[in-house]
Amino acid sequence: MSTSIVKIENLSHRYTKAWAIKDINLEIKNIGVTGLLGSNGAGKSTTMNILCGVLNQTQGRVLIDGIDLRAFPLEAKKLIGFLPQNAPLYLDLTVDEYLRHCAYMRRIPDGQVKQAMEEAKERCGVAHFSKRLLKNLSGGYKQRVGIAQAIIHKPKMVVLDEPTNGLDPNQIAEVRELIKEIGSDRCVIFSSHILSEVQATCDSIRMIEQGQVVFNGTVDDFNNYIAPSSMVLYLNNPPAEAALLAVEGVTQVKTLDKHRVRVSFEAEPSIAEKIVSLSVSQGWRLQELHLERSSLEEIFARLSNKVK
Ligand SMILES: Nc1ncnc2c1ncn2[C@@H]1O[C@H](COP(=O)(O)OP(=O)(O)OP(=O)(O)O)[C@@H](O)[C@H]1O
Repeated sequence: MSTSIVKIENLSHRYTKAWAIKDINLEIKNIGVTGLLGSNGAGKSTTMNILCGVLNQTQGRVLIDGIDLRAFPLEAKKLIGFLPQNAPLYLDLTVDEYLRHCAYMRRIPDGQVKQAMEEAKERCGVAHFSKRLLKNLSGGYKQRVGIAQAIIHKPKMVVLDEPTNGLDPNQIAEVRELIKEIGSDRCVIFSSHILSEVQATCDSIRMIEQGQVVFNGTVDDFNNYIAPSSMVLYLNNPPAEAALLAVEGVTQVKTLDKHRVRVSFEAEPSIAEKIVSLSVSQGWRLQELHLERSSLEEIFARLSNKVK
């Protein structure tokens, strides 16, 4: 069995009296982008700070590629790249000066520093700003440099805490593309409370609420978390509402206009099939059947309420 890139076991943290996170278990086996979702104060930053060895947990264990982060911090941290919520940029340095400093901090051997810098700059699209002072870069490019420092030592796991916070829509789109790109050959974990962002960027989602994991699955699992319970039919020859109400499982029928009708139903996997076959046998002439899925916000709200 291969070792998981990240494994968090029974992780809990208490800052003062209250627990910020409680008994979190989480495992990431494959490369790709994982979104850590949660409302403000849910415990995302606390989890990420512990995951990167910036904060010592009160209880539990973090294993990076099988290495216990607390027991062997130097070995484990070689495998970790981190961009905290406020990027640790020295604004009076140029991009090159800053990345050289990061390479030194990451203990990259002298002979490999130049190549490591070039590769990180190239990958993050900042090579043409090598000599520019960080304070003269736009927010989006500052974030790119922040990501470049996180990957300069080629870590197996990169953690990005709300990397698109404070950027304009174009910059957000560019940084999301970059996150996907760097997730093509390593494990990237990034936090956000923007649902559409996580949906657009991630392969899988973990959601934390009030310090507990309330969801663990793929983006599709997340989108389908609440099974649809209504559909809109477009019928050229719609029947009386009573005929649809008579279908087993249908709980409510609402005529929307001359051709469209909304049908609410109880959890019933074959309901669409029944309506299609009735349409054929009764001559309702069904043109369209659209299952109404819950909005991401509804799913988020349902999961947020799941906390015991
Ligand atoms: N240094 C601290 N001292 C005391 N309590 C803290 C500290 N940092 C965070 N907390 C508390 O721990 C809980 C989790 O906070 P955390 O910052 O991990 O959440 P978050 O999900 O990252 O939120 P946000 O999206 O707002 O950054 C919150 O109740 C917060 O108030």
